[in-house]
Amino acid sequence: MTDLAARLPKAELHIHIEGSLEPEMMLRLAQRNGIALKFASVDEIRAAYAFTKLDDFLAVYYQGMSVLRTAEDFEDLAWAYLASAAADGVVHAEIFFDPQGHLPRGVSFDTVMQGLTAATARAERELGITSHLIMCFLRHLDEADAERTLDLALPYRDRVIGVGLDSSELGHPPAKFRNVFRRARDAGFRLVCHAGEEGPPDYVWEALDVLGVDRIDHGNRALEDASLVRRLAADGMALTVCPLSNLRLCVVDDMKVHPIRRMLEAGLVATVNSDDPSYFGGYVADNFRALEAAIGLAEGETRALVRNSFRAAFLPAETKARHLAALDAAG
Ligand code: HPA
Ligand SMILES: [Zn+2]
Repeated sequence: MTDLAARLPKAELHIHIEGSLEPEMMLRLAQRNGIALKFASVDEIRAAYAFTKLDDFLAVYYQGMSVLRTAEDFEDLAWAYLASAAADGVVHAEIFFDPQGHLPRGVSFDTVMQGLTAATARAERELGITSHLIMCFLRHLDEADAERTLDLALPYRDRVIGVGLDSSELGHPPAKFRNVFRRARDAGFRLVCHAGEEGPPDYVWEALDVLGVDRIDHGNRALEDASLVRRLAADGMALTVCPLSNLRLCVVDDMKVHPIRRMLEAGLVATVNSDDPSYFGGYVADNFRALEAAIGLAEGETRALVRNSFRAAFLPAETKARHLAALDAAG
């Protein structure tokens, strides 16, 4: 086994930092912060990871993140993710965080930013991995809540490259957030949106035409609409696809029928990402390995997916060119 998936330099573009909280760290931070968790052991935590849909996962995900209180907690969390990512060959990560999962617990925006930026700066110095932060709005909350969160982020514009939309998709279409996304764009943020994970192709159309996003997160259900697929291909619109997440949340029934190859064949700029690696059974190289095992992903396909990760990254053209040259040179 050559483990091409871990060896090739790559970008990861869809990772929720709160979803990288491993059970061991969850217990350690609960103890450090004097927080009572309903789980007493790593095994009990892992036993709760049996999901049949997105909302099952989100309930556990919001419970898990309740242990994150201090800047040090966020730094430890992000450092652990970046160390794993670097070991998987990730040289650039675009990391989501969910401030609305922390603000109601009395954790300030500044606390989150201090912790995350301490880790990203250290990872760049010590591991040579660069990163950007993308703040996501929770779509089960209303637009006014997202507007207040955007206000909090404005002073950190230099440290947050974009905004996204995550949490419970069905019943919360992208258009619900049209005003806050317009204001975010005007403030200079890049825009991304989870769409077509559980939601219908219409939500992907809205993300494109109402929000004007730069990337679609997931996008699996776009394949149900041939004209949407043509539009995504014509625009070179990247999809940040998350195979193990799709399997665990029953977006696909079996990895053997994962649509990643169909996406590539349709000319889509598909990428492979981990989403919530602690909850879904693996980091980015594990996602590539799962595809290799299930659908026999070929070396050329792996390279195309990795190449797409740099094409789709929010990086300057010269930096992308440097990463792509290093990828081509990597055996
Ligand atoms: O996969 C996801 N989908 C929607 N919201 C999320 N929040 C964390 N992970 C996810
Ligand atoms: Zn996600």
